[in-house]
Amino acid sequence: MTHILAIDQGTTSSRAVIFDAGLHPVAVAQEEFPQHYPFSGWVEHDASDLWVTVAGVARAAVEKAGLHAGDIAAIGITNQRETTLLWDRRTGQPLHRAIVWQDRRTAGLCDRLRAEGHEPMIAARTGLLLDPYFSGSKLKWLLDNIDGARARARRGELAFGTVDSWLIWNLTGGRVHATDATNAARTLLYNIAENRWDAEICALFDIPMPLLPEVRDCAADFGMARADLFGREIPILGVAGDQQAATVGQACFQPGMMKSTYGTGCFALLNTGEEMVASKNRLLSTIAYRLEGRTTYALEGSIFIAGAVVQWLRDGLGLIRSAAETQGLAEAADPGQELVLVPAFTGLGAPYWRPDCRGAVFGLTRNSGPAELARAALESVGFQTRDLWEAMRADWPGAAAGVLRVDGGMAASGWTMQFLADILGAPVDRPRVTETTALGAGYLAGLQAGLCPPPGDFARDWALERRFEPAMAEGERETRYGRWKQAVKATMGVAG
Ligand SMILES: Nc1ncnc2c1ncn2[C@@H]1O[C@H](COP(=O)(O)OP(=O)(O)O)[C@@H](O)[C@H]1O
Ligand SMILES: O=P(O)(O)OC[C@H](O)CO
Repeated sequence: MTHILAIDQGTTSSRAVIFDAGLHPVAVAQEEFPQHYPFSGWVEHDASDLWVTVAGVARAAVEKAGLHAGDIAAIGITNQRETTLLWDRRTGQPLHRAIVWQDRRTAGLCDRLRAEGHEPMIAARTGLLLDPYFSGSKLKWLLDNIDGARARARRGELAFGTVDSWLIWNLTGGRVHATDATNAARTLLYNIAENRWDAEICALFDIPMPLLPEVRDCAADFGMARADLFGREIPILGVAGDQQAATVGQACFQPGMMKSTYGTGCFALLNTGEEMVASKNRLLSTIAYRLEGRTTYALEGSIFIAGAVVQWLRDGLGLIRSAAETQGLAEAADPGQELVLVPAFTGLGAPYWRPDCRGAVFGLTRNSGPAELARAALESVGFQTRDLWEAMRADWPGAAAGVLRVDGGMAASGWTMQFLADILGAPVDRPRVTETTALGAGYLAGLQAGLCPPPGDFARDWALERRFEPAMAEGERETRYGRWKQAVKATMGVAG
């Protein structure tokens, strides 16, 4: 048994990657699935789509690698976080579509609880804020809106889970209802300081505790995947939310190390070691990973729109046919124009947390065209990261000496990564393996299986593909960042 199967269930697609024992990827399979937008601000996934695409890509990846189930030592799972599912324990049937992390339907409920003064208590225990992003208010919505669900939940007939739990349940044929500490940490119901579900917060949301999964370490025994799926049972030995898995895959094991993943959104995590740092700048405190019962914490900045701004140029405006074309456009843009694009398409995440904001472009002239707009779009990703970088350095002195490790689809854009280094005034490191999310999940499973070395040795194998050094003059950097801050302020002003 020489290989590991890593499952990466993301927001727009499910992927499976087979790694060999040296953690080199040998086969990949990927499948997209439909997004459902029943009302403005609502985003749902069909629970069965999540499971069926995962089962499909997992089998396809094993086949592509020319392997059999007998060659797979372990399965690792990583997933889009916060997305909320509720199902019947007896039949395994979901009671509703999954409510996706981007869904804003519970904004009013969060506002009410904030006005009632509950946020400081919730932030101190969960590390999170009262925002519709997290699972707690989504689960309350399901229990409030599905006939009889709360009574059934009290009787222990129903199960709640984030996507990892849903996949574990299905992989094990309903034998295991579990999650890992990093996914639990995104629910708004889990006390990350004491590592337990929080009865008082559950009561506040009127969430019956028999619904909740058992919380395990990231490298642990999550049960056996059914024999009929792969031809023989395979143990599930690693689980982590996708941003935490990327933190592991980037080998950010030392306090002060930071990674930023540029996919649809951007999620930056700074390892703060065994210290749970309470942010004074509206970042999140979260669990980076829990190994052998020991929790490592992180500060997290979550930005909702990063690569999605490039998708908008392509699908919304029709300015480009492929994401890679933005590079040529940005290079050709008129240096004399100073467009600033605030991509608050679904509100602003960290550190502003303004679900009511919408996007804006500043500085348009008669000569502004696709090239200037594309450059502003790419730059918006750098500016938003600088906001997080500033907040992290203000929150925690250990963050001061930073290098940023980057990954995700948009890290392929050399222009964007150079601008990022310029606007941060710090080096940006892009690793050779950019499949860091799957790599992290694969490593956790391999660690538990005894195939992979301890974190220190794994970290030594992390290899740099390219370092982007800052080349912008200090004065220009600060002038440009100042204009961004003004643009964000004006955008928030328009919203309210
Ligand atoms: N060369 C590129 N330049 C700019 N953006 C890119 C480039 N390649 C991919 N992207 C962006 O990266 C995103 C895809 O990254 P990925 O990590 O697959 O995202 P996710 O996991 O969120 O679906 C897309 O939003 C795409 O627009
Ligand atoms: O599926 P992704 O890569 O867009 O990641 C989603 C995040 O986990 C949401 O918190």
